[in-house]
Amino acid sequence: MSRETMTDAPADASEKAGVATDVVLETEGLKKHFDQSDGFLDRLLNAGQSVKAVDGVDLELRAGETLAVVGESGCGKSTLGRTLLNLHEPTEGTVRFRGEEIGGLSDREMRPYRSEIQMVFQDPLASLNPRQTVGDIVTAPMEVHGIGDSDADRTERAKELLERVGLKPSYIDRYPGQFSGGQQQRVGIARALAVEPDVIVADEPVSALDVSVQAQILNLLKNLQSELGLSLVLIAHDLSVIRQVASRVAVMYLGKIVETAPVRELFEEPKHPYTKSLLSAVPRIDPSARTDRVVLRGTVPSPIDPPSGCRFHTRCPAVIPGDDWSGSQAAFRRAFTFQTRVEGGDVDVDAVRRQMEGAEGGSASDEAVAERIVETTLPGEPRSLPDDAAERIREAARLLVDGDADAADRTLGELCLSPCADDEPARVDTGDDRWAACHRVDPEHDASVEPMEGTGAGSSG
Ligand SMILES: Nc1ncnc2c1ncn2[C@@H]1O[C@H](COP(=O)(O)OP(=O)(O)OP(=O)(O)O)[C@@H](O)[C@H]1O
Repeated sequence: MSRETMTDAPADASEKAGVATDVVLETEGLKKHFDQSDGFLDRLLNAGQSVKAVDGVDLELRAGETLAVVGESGCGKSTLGRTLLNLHEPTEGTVRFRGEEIGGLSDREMRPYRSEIQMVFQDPLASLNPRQTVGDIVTAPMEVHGIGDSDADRTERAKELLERVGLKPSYIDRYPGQFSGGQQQRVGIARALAVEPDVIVADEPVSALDVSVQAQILNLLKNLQSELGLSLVLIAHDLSVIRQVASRVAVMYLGKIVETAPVRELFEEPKHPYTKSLLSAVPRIDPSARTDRVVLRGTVPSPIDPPSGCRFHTRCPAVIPGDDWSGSQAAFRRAFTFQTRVEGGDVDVDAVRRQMEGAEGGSASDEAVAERIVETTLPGEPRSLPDDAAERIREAARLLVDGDADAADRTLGELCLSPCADDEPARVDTGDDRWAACHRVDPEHDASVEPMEGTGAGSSG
């Protein structure tokens, strides 16, 4: 981006970028795994134990667009953002900036690209040096990248930038600690703009700020993006944050992108059950519009050993029952959750017993504890399971109480089989410029799938 573009920028980025189809930044099969081991012995013992934070991401950022990357905490969004800037070296796959491979370049080799791609961080204060004045903070990157003819010129540019981000030029001699959180984030944005980048990756830029200030910073980013023709990656866990700002959205779950769509289409008609779950947590102006609330249970599983098949299947409200299941989809979901917890050794019999004895006094019989395990481990409203499934689940609970977790596991055996656990879903086009990776949207599976009860995650998702 030239200095001229900053001053004479068109009102709308799309004017500059034309129909925004030029790809500025692109990843293919991008992986970032963190090795868990410290030394040789660790590596030997923990062979294959790595945190698969980003695990095969194909993504493109188009000129002049704001691409939001959303997902729960721990899905790998920040790691993806940092790998885009080569702050993390990719484990596998490519990152290309305007067609040139930048993944894995050395610091020296990255230098020309650092002025093209900048990052705005979540915690503005932590990312600003408290001992530097705002002037120093904003002019330092200009010096590194040879921007400006003299100190005086750089100071002048810094003042212009402060004004552009909504701060008074006279603040140039102040220190970060003298500002509010919102103002600090404005300084962080001014610093990112100082080298006149083409791309900004903003990692949760408002999540550390008061709600009242969040909209102001988002508006600032939106205006800057459009005035300067920036391409923006906006990382957020809160979907309400991105609605007014993003052009497109990529939904991330456990290291993978599960759905992408233009922002309006995504909000109006999400296809992936994970997207539906995230969206149903977003407050709406008209509460009556919320007809399909989906409660997302539990937390994101460990990226060290992600679930097989579709990674979301262990929590997916729309998980597809195998052909042998004779009950309802909802009953299958409950039984499958029970089986997954037993398999994963996640049922804490002692805790259940302690809780019963604490609440009810005296000692709880094994039979009562087993019953309580069934009650508490099968989530949701009690709904009838097929008789054979109910009996196997009760038997497994009794075995758990007897301390024989392996037998409990064997008893459940192949009670709950699902294509979602067996096969990784392929990307399926779900409309213009959008796709989702879910067996529910795959016509091959869709025809035979019983719609979900009351969650809106039926045949369309
Ligand atoms: N340097 C690291 N070493 C080991 N594991 C890491 C490292 N950085 C991130 N992780 C792990 O990678 C996974 C993804 O983390 P990441 O921070 O990218 O997720 P996120 O979606 O941005 O979540 P959050 O919003 O909480 O930061 C997590 O399990 C995290 O613990």
